[in-house]
Amino acid sequence: MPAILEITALRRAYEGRQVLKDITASATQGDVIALLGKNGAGKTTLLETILGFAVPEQGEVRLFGTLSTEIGPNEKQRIGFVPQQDELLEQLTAEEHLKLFARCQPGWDHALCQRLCQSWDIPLARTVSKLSPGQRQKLAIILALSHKPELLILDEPVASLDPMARRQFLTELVTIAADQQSAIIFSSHIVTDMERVANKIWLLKDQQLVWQDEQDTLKEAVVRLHISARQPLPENLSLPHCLYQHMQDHQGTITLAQWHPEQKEELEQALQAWIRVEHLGLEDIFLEFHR
Ligand SMILES: Nc1ncnc2c1ncn2[C@@H]1O[C@H](COP(=O)(O)OP(=O)(O)OP(=O)(O)O)[C@@H](O)[C@H]1O
Repeated sequence: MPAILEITALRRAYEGRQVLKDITASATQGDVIALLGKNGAGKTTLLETILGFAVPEQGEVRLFGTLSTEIGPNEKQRIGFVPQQDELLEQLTAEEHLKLFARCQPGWDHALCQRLCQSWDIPLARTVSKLSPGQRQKLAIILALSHKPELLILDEPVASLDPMARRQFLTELVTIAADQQSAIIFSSHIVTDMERVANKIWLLKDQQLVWQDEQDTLKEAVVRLHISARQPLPENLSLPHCLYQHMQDHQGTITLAQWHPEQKEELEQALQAWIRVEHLGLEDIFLEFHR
């Protein structure tokens, strides 16, 4: 399958302070990628660099095969973007925005736009300056979705949405990715939302993508081991890919980032211990990576 997005050895810095390094990743049709990272990890920087808003210090980003800093109107029409801070024009009404975008985007899906406006109760005649933050966010999402982009990038798209609108929006994302075979990359701090819809996870930490793979694979790989031994356990077990460990007498807890089920028996024998393997939800995995 041809890559919609290819990032190679990307490096970004602000005023000499490195924010992203050695980022190599790609996105293809049907990918719904959740970009996770704590505040200031560089999510917005990565998304904006993908979109060609800045030239990387090193490496490159290609969108549909073209360097992101050189994309023209043809590629731009294939992309939808919801920025963290919307860029709506305060004096225009919601309806004027929709008409403006529909005129500029040949692939505009009037039926989809109308359906979303109705189900999200967008007050079409009201100027943007009089919309609530949630209504503005919904309008920005409708503007980014309605031309059915092949690549949809959303930076914190749901921060102001109520739970119902969030759920509807997430359902819409999954439908778009499946029906239109688009690639979607979105960042959010609502990890439970991401867990529900993302098939891939990009985990940004220490300027790098420390995880970029299927969500299911991540959940199989990251485990918390609860150890009960016959004799006191060593204070420190140097196990590879260990995210956390705490040993006290006969009991221990270890979180590993690259678990293989066959390790259980080996470890039980080595430690003369009984081990319970706990698989974690996405939020716990995120927290374990940041202990
Ligand atoms: N224009 C800028 N000039 C200098 N430093 C910047 C600039 N924009 C961002 N930074 C810094 O780069 C780092 C990454 O910022 P970025 O906004 O990409 O993080 P983020 O993961 O999106 O954060 P959040 O979750 O809070 O939105 C932060 O330390 C931030 O202070």
